[in-house]
Amino acid sequence: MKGCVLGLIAPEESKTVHSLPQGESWSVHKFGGTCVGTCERIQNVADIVVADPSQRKVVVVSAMSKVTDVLYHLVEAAGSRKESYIESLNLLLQKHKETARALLVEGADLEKFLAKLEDDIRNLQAMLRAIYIGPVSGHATESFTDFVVGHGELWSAQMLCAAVNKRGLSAAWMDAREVLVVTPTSTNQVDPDFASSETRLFDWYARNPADTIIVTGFIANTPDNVPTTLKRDGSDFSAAIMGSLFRAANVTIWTDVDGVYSADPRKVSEAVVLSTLSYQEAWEMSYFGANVLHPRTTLPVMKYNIPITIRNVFNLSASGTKICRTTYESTDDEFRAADSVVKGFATVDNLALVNVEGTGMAGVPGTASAIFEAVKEVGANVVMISQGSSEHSVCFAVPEKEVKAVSKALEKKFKRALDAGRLSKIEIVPNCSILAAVGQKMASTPGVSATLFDALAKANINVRAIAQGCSEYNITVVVNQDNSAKALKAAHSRFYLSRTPLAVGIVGPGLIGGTLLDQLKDQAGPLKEDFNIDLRVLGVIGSKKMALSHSGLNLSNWRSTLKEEGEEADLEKFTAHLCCSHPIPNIVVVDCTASSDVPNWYYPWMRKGMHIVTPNKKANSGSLDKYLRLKELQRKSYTHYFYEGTVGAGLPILSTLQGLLETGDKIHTVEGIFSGTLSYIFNNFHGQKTFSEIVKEAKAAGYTEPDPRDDLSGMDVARKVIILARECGLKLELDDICLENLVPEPLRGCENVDEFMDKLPEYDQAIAARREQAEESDEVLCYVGVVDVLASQGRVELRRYPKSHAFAQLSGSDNIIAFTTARYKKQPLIVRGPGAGAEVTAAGVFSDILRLASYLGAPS
Ligand SMILES: NC(=O)C1=CN([C@@H]2O[C@H](COP(=O)(O)OP(=O)(O)OC[C@H]3O[C@@H](n4cnc5c(N)ncnc54)[C@H](OP(=O)(O)O)[C@@H]3O)[C@@H](O)[C@H]2O)C=CC1
Ligand SMILES: N[C@@H](CC=O)C(=O)O
Ligand code: NA
Repeated sequence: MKGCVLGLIAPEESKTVHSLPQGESWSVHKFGGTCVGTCERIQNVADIVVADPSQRKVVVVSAMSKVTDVLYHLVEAAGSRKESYIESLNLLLQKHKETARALLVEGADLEKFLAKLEDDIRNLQAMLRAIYIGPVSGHATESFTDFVVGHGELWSAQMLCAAVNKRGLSAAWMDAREVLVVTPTSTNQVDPDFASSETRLFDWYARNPADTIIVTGFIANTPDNVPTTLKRDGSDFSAAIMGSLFRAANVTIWTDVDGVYSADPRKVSEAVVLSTLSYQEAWEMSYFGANVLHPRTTLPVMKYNIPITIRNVFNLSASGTKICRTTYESTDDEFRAADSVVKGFATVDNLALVNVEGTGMAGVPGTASAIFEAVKEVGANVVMISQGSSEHSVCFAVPEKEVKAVSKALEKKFKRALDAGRLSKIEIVPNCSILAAVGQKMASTPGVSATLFDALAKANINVRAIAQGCSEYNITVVVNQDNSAKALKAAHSRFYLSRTPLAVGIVGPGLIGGTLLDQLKDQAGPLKEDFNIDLRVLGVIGSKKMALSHSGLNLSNWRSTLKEEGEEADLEKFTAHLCCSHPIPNIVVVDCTASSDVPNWYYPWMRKGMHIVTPNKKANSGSLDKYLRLKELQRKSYTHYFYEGTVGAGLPILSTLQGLLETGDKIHTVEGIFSGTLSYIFNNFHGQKTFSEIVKEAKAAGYTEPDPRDDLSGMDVARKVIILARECGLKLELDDICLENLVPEPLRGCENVDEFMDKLPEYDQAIAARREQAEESDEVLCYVGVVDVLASQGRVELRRYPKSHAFAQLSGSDNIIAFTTARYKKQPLIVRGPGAGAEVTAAGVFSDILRLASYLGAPS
């Protein structure tokens, strides 16, 4: 600093060299306060400066972290006659002394800096003392404050300059007040005076012709040479102005993050660093709180198309985010395609919507102006506006804390219109958030808003209001604040990562549920990597215990976690956990029980927007009334309900039937062998083994229901017949199905499965006799189910078929299902294959989960 006249820092007398060196261009770097917060960090910065291969460099530096705040504070303290300013000044002296000594160790540069530092501190002390004892407290003028607070940059620039010189790179430091001329505006901002600044820069350079220049950020002079600052984000602005004055090839803003993220990484863990942003996109993102430059910071460099790169000083391997002229005009298709349509998503919380409605508004010029005049009068900031072209309502968002005043002002202003009924209401919708999608390429890409709204709808999020300007850089939707995090996550995952996260809750980790969990464990990685589906099991609940996790259970040891660390099973707590304890937008509950009680939970789950997948037949084969209510609720709640596993296990029976119906075919009959257990039994009942022995085998193979009497009674087949019949539109109850019960009468009341299995051999003879009778006619026994759609009937019976019949050709647990339809009349459509067993059933359930993921937007 040349001369320490309070408030006046005059440039040196003008000399006559008036340009910068031509040829090699300059690169500009800016390091913020945290980057130079300690001696080690200043060393690191010096290393980065030296390592930059550019021939000429300008390095703009902020004050060491917190120093500017302390300087503001001590001016305020002195002005309020608090002696603490002396202590604060002393601490600053010590901090900079210690840093300089650690940085420079010894030598002339160190001595020179320390002498200058002590001189500055003495000067400041004298000036602050004058304020302290002044006749009027709070006496410090704005220019005095600006003069004092600029010292942080003066000291850090000198220290960095000495550190760079120490590394053998010759550098000069610049007090930006000698060069930068800015004019304060009425809105507490400043406008750079580029012409005067350029003249002063040429003069300065004539006196300091260095290839590396360390410049103080944040501070400048007014045209009258009064010290001032560049206000908020001042050092970034300094760097951009320097970039423009030096006609730099690039400006790098060094900070402590890897770049600009596609969403706040604290809210969206999968957020990615964007490699490029256009200047306009950067403006939009910065408004929504992303860690981007303030819009005015980009203006000086935009003029010369100078790119700004945001990089992490602590992670040099990250290449950062480059903010530059739009790439979308590029003719290179690949380059255009590589850029994401939506660059980023952000939410702004704590807003309220104001809705002014009434028939008297339509076609009346000045209504909108009167509304916003009232809002302006109470100093509220309008965050978004939306008005339908019918002009019957104007809706806008303001910060929640300002809405009361806005509503009062509007009611006052429009009292007459309200009394006369020209306005019907001024409605306040509290607890709102804005979700904004930002991306310049949205303008030329059809379907962006459709995809955004689809993602929100699939996450069961209601949109309250919408705004999109015709520049299309930004689509803004207003949602309930409780859905803010979920909306951000849903939108981000749909567009950005194309990764569909799905929170999974498993009810009933028995044979099927347990096998499913094991399959999920093996497949979760490939699904994530290859198909972008991120399945996280956040809860497993059995009849006694449950295990919950916020981020996903470790599926390698879920059994021991449940056994050793599981808490008492509580479906209410399980539901609350799945629904609300994480930000994953889509939730599926997989009911792998055989329980009739668990399906009662399907209603509250659907109401909460949770999807359901199940192999449990109880819900769809229970009372018709409950079934119809469930189906209606499912449609109304926009949830998905998949139950392919309920008929034919993993075989595509229901999806085939649905496909036939949806394409307009008319079903005549669906008949076949629907029981894996009964199929296995009769496929192996040739006389060598007894009936009870084969039942035992079927149970051990995992084909039977938890209670094999459900199979032998024909009830399991009857349930499947009912499920298929209802799918075909028949309004049948389970009682409408006649069935032949193969459970010997005396065993129907056995207390438990073990007792039943123990006593079953006593009845082997009776069924063996039936088999022998069939055998005598060269026939076999088959337990079949029939849905006769034309007759509106369902039947379940043990029939005899010739050995040549297709039903007599089965093996293992095969099911065979024949669809006779208007189109498949001569030859039925047949689906055949294993219709029971843990692996195939779990795989069928798994495939329903993936179908859900695909409906929710996962790539198919
Ligand atoms: N086996 C197969 O081939 C096929 C089976 N299915 C269906 O799959 C379902 C599961 O069969 P499977 O795995 O063999 O049966 P399991 O008996 O092996 O497993 C049932 C599970 O449900 C749990 N459970 C029972 N009641 C409740 C409750 N109220 N709340 C929470 N959990 C409960 C049990 O917990 P706990 O152990 O703690 O009591 C157990 O973990 C059945 O609906 C069946 O019809 C469908 C197609 C084929
Ligand atoms: N127990 C059932 C299993 C499938 O639903 C059967 O045997 O088919
Ligand atoms: Na199936």
